[in-house]
Amino acid sequence: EAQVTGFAIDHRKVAPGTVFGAFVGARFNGEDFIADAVKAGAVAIVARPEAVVDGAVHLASAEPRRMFAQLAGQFFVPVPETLVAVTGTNGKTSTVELTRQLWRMAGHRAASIGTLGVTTSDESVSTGLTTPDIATFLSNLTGLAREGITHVAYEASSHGLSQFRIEGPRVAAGAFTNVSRDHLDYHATMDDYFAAKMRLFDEVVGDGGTAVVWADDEWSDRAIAHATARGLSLFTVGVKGEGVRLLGRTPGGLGQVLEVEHAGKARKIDLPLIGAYQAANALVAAGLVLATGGDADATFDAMKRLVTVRGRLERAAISAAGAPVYVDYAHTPDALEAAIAALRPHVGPVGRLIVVFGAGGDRDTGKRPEMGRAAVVGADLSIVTDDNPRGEEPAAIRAMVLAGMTAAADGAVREIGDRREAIGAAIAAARSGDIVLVAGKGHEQGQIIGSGATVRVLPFDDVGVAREMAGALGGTGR
Ligand SMILES: CC(=O)N[C@H]1[C@@H](OP(=O)(O)OP(=O)(O)OC[C@H]2O[C@@H](n3ccc(=O)[nH]c3=O)[C@H](O)[C@@H]2O)O[C@H](CO)[C@@H](O)[C@@H]1O[C@H](C)C(=O)N[C@@H](C)C(=O)N[C@H](CCC(=O)O)C(=O)O
Ligand SMILES: Nc1ncnc2c1ncn2[C@@H]1O[C@H](COP(=O)(O)OP(=O)(O)OP(=O)(O)O)[C@@H](O)[C@H]1O
Ligand SMILES: N[C@H](CCC[C@H](N)C(=O)O)C(=O)O
Ligand SMILES: [Mg+2]
Repeated sequence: EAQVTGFAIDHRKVAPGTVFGAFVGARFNGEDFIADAVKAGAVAIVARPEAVVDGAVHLASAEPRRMFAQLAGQFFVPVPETLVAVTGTNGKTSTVELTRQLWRMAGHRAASIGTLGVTTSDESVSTGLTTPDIATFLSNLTGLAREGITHVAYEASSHGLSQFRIEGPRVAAGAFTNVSRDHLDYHATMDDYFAAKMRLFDEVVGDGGTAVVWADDEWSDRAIAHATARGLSLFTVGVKGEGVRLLGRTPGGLGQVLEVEHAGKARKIDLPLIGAYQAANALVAAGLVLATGGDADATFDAMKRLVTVRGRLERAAISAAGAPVYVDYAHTPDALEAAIAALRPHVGPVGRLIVVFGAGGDRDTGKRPEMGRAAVVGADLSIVTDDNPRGEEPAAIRAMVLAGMTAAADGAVREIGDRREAIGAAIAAARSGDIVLVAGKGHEQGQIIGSGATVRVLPFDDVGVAREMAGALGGTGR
């Protein structure tokens, strides 16, 4: 009988009339804040049956996060009519952003939500996490609908999926890009990690919806099995794809030509993005657009007007010697391999690929030596540096990366903790025909040092620093 005015999962955001979700988390037990939430005016508490609630309605569930999402989904209206979600280890941000661009070119008012924040054709507003908490997510959707946005593509991270941070309204289609090692600090095994992602097809996509699946990944067949078992329409994309079959891919100067077949018709696409991985993401994006009613001719034609996603193989500068410097968000072994592979065809005949990278602190430690190995295998010179050490000792993180690089040739690996210095050293070392890849931070605007109460975010932008360093060494910031 109470008047509900809002939903919150943080007791500090509770106002009179709020429904408070009290969840057991990794750092806190939200149930410890129930009394404070009631004092602040909470009318109902969604919590486990064993939680103690006095002075407000106790909505009890063994899975309170799920119940909270279902209730909040009814409160936050209106929402944009067409919603699609993308999961996978790598490629979510790129795919939602490319989907947004394709929708916009088809005349829709579209937005994407994910690591880059909430992006429309007018602006991009950061949310801090890839998948924000459920109350923020739903209120963002409602805000977008009120602005007239009809189409939204959003990222479904494994954390977001397993914590029910991204559901409620009907999702028309879901996409799967790939699975490889990441986040094994949070998920116990690769199978658990994959299972978290598969909630997208098992539960989040609406009945009768479509699963768009990149068909050429090691995990694709298992993803297809989930979609089929759920009874979703299946749209596969890739060399093994049936919805869009990739027949050929020819790298060119600033892009690539794709030959594809869709609905029995062969087509050539001049994609202005480089790298096999960007072709994959662009085709999955096209799959999502087609799955939500897009016209095939218009969609494939629009692909030639796609623009680079911020911090994903973004060309930042040209060194004095003429070597281009690219910034990429590769922060997993597989991504580093993909980013290096994307640039390799563009390295001159006697040129070298120089990579600058590190690994994040307070994240999966097992991926560190694997990232080191990927760099040794793919690059000619690797400079190991810092990337958001957070609560860890930076030198210890670098040592774990370096532990995977023992097979490197003499002089092929350097360690320079200071990221600005590392980027400068790479640019200074680059000769004509070389390419520099600065990996791991992409669009990020800060270096995160410390954690908890002592966390500091020092302004840092790989693109800006690369330009500055190239400029200081006589190159151009471009
Ligand atoms: C491991 C993880 O996913 N953590 C996120 C999660 O924390 P949690 O549920 O464990 O919550 P907790 O901090 O232990 O607190 C428990 C509950 O008490 C509440 N609380 C807590 C303190 C307080 O004073 N009052 C209060 O009410 C909290 O709101 C929460 O509901 O929910 C919190 C509230 O939304 C997030 O802030 C937190 O993100 C942390 C900071 C984080 O670093 N998350 C990263 C790992 C993350 O989520 N990354 C993914 C994947 C990125 C990718 O794509 O690779 C992402 O989607 O961004
Ligand atoms: N389809 C892909 N296959 C392999 N690697 C990819 C693919 N797409 C992107 N990558 C790599 O992963 C990096 C991050 O890409 P993107 O930001 O699109 O992924 P994400 O899934 O959103 O990542 P996050 O988990 O941080 O949100 C890219 O810069 C690139 O190095
Ligand atoms: N969404 C990823 C981003 C990692 C980016 C990298 N720069 C790092 O800090 O490890 C994560 O939270 O694990
Ligand atoms: Mg992302």
